[in-house]
Amino acid sequence: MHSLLRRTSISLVRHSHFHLRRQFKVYTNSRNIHAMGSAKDFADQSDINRMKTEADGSFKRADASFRNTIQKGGRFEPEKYRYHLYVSYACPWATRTLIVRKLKGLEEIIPVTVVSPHMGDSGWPFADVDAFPGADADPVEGARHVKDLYFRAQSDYSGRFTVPVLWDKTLHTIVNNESSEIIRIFNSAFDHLVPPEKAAIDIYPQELRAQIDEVNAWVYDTVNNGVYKSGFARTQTAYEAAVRPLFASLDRLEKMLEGKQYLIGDVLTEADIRLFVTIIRFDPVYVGHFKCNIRTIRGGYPAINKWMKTLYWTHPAFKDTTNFEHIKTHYYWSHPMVNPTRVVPVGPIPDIEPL
Ligand SMILES: N[C@@H](CCC(=O)N[C@@H](CS)C(=O)NCC(=O)O)C(=O)O
Repeated sequence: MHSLLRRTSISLVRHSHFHLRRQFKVYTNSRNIHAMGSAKDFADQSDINRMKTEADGSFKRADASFRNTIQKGGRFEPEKYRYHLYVSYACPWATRTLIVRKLKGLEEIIPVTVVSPHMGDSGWPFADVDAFPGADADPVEGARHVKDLYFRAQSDYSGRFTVPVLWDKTLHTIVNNESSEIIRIFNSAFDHLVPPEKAAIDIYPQELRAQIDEVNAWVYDTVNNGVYKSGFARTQTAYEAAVRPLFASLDRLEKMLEGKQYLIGDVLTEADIRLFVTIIRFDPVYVGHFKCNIRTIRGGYPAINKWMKTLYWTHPAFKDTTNFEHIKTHYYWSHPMVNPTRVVPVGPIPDIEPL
């Protein structure tokens, strides 16, 4: 049944869910989703708790699979309403794309759909499967989980079912699922379709590119991904090999931000955006859940804290795309290998301090 299913359309995928529901007893309520067995399941691909670590217990992030761009004359033309963005508010990588979408005035041109933060054994569910406040049903393809989109795009897809997903409604496929590339697409591909003041915003200016690339490289490895490497480590050695460089990089960032409003030059660049999405989650989640507790941001890094608070409280693109309810619920609920009780801590109070 499954090889047929994987070769056919999303309607069959939906039908098969229905089928599985009757045949194998699928329990669904707003907080808990459990499929009790299936003929062939994709849980090795969709269930983060079944994800394998390396032989030494360290976590290695797999590369994204769909890496197309949007450009005039290409397969994916920059057109109004042709593209759709799927995100989780919980996910730092997806939130990068939400921030840039808002900064560049693309909200009308590229609508967005938000998944539920409860990433379970079938991966990210939409609101018709798990009606969490702020989550949406999929209005485009009628997918019930993000994995349905991946199989719609490529019936033999064998990677992970990650967000963000930039979807093409014309060709019914994924344009790109790598946030660092999606934000560069958003930075320039639609400039002829937005007001001039939005087109003028450039988060990757030519003259700062070398510096931005240099900072992005170590911030990605030790900070953005460093928190995951700490939290998903299965051995003491692998954990310490991640958490110590993470805090060495925070010390370095603290020095870079002393007396400065932005990381590079005196303008907002993608380096700020890429760092912000990790720092805003740090005290509420990474300190506790991922054991990144050598220091907190609010207690140990005054310059980083001020930079974060200024971005959050003065730029709607940062505040309006931050949802602490989704962030905290997602991490503490979705990784029972890290937090088996799924209890979500109450603090810190407040999630972010006033300016
Ligand atoms: N390289 C990707 C990473 C995206 C990613 O790992 N997203 C996570 C959520 S924060 C996800 O969807 N994980 C689901 C899974 O691995 O099953 C990007 O930056 O876009």
